[in-house]
Amino acid sequence: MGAAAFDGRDPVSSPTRFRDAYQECERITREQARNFSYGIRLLPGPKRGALSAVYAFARRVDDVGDGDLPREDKLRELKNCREAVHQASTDSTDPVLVALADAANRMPLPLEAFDELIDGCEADVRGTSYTTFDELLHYCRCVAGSIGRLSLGVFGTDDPRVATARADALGVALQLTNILRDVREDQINGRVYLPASDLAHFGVHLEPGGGFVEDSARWNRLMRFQAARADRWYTEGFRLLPMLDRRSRACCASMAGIYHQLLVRIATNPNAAMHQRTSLSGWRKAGVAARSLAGMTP
Ligand SMILES: CC(C)=CCC/C(C)=C/CC/C(C)=C/COP(=O)(O)OP(=O)(O)O
Repeated sequence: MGAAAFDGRDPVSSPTRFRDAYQECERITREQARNFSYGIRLLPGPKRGALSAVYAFARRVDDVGDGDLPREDKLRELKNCREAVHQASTDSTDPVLVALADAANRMPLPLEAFDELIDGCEADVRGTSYTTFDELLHYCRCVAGSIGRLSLGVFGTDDPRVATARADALGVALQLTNILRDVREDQINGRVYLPASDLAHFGVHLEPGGGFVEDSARWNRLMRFQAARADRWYTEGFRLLPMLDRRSRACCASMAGIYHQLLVRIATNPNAAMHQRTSLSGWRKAGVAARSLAGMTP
């Protein structure tokens, strides 16, 4: 399949099978990527299709980890996902794999990064907890740095060594934000991601499956510390933006900008994170996307 055969904007020159496969990935992204779809839709057709394929496969892996299956079944499903991506081919009957394989034929997608995503999901299924920030960092690089590096394969860069490190850092920033946003929901589901050493340092007891943290002064100090640390990862990750072409920069700035606003909200009112999931309105997310398209940095 030559590079000119598919153009996401041009149904006439795109073989129907490929067009349908990308359309399915874009549908999944539209329906499920509550925050990232605002950025992904700013990309031109072929890149939008490719990043949607990355999103759709990552969503599938994540859904196995977060789903209701018994532990052994989840591990088996994750193994299947691993094999599926290793064998991804445009001859597949699975539209997400067709789109992923086609995108990888056209762009330097490091598909092996999905192995790291799956490693991270397996750690979740096994109930791994983290004693130090370095351990948590390794997890964040697996589940989100990997997506940053895959996204960079879609965006393109002239300096892969520097850009890869920055894309990885941006993924870490987003994942740290995600952990702070979902702290209560994860706790209810028996998962505590915050490093035990930080919890001990701030005198906070966060038991898997346990109740609300009562001492809001200590909680607030812990959360502000975590938010400041995440913010430093954004500072490093945002250095990727000037390395990207205009539309990729807008996409990346929008994806990261929306999550950065979540972080600002969490840091402003850490107590709320114990009671409800912090979110932004559709208008606010669209505003971040519009500013990103206009070339403004988050
Ligand atoms: C270079 C670059 C683009 C870096 C960023 C990489 C990236 C998008 C990482 C995703 C990490 C993350 C918090 C996923 C949650 O997805 P979700 O669909 O569960 O999110 P939601 O719960 O907010 O909807």
